[in-house]
Amino acid sequence: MARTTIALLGLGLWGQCLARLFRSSGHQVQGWSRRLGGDPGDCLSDADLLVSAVSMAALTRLAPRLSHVIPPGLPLVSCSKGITVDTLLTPLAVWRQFCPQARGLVLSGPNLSAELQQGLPAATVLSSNHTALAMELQHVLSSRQLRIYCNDDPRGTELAGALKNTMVIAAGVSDGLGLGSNAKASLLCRGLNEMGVVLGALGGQPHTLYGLAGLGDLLATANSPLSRNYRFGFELGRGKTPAAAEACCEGTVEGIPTTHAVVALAERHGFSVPIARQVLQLLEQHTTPAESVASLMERNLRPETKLAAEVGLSSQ
Ligand SMILES: NC(=O)C1=CN([C@@H]2O[C@H](COP(=O)(O)OP(=O)(O)OC[C@H]3O[C@@H](n4cnc5c(N)ncnc54)[C@H](O)[C@@H]3O)[C@@H](O)[C@H]2O)C=CC1
Ligand SMILES: O=C(CO)COP(=O)(O)O
Repeated sequence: MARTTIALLGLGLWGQCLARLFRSSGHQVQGWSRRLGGDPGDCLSDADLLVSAVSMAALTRLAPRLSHVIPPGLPLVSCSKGITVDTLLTPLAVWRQFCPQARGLVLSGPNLSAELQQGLPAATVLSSNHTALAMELQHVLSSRQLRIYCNDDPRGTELAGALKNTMVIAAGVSDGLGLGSNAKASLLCRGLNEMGVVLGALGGQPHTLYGLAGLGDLLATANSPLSRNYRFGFELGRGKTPAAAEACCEGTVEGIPTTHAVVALAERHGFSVPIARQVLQLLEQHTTPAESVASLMERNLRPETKLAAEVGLSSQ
């Protein structure tokens, strides 16, 4: 395997986990984090590859600082999961805005860092329009612990990873309320459908929804207290305020800003996101978890297959 020098931005839970995985595969990692300080551009010297594992809030501050220091053609693997609240952009779109000279890729999938840090195995997706580059890096970065698949739908892959966080908050609320397995399965199924409406409307490929970055990540995080989005939702369901629920989670809860962004996108484009709207109502304390459940249950009845058609799937 080629030994690669990797510049890694962000040394939170995910960044530290990736650093360990890359180092244990024999790669050299040059990390930067806000806590370490210094110039983020310094870690780029001699780097073959840039990996960004910062939160969305950090990304919007960091990308402009690197606009003139990233060399043309440098592969940039974005690992953040979210949508910016003010500009409604996915992480790769932010990178493209400030650093269009980089060749962008997305890494996303069911990758709870706490499990990977215990040495447990997982799979993930490396997605890019630069398909030859993605296939090359698939071989460079895959290991016995992290099996990497490729696809050519970075837009859908990013949207899937961002949108699932809102649904995972909702799943946590359902469990916090003690609504049982039927309710949770119904919620996740309709949530997957809602993710598909947004993903399809914003240019993602429908089948990406059912891959590792969509259904895969939803299954992992909606059923695990290791997920901060799940834990946040669970505490909301138990009756905590959003601030108190967030305080129970170590690190970033990306689903909070992303839910605001999803509802703003829905308003801009006119698509239906009933679950995201209820999560937003909870975040803004305009409703209680029990009232949110009632609102979802009392919506107008409709055929299931109509929604499949909306996301561009054939209703065979
Ligand atoms: N932890 C996990 O299991 C996974 C997380 N992700 C995604 O990776 C991203 C980072 O997640 P975590 O590392 O878990 O979050 P974290 O909260 O543990 O770390 C966030 C990182 O961003 C940095 N940061 C925050 N604000 C900053 C600012 N204003 N300027 C510069 N740096 C700043 C922090 O110092 C830290 O390095 C998120 O988008 C998350 O959705 C993706 C896959 C797995
Ligand atoms: O996306 C993740 C794992 O795939 C991490 O989930 P949380 O951000 O909810 O902890």
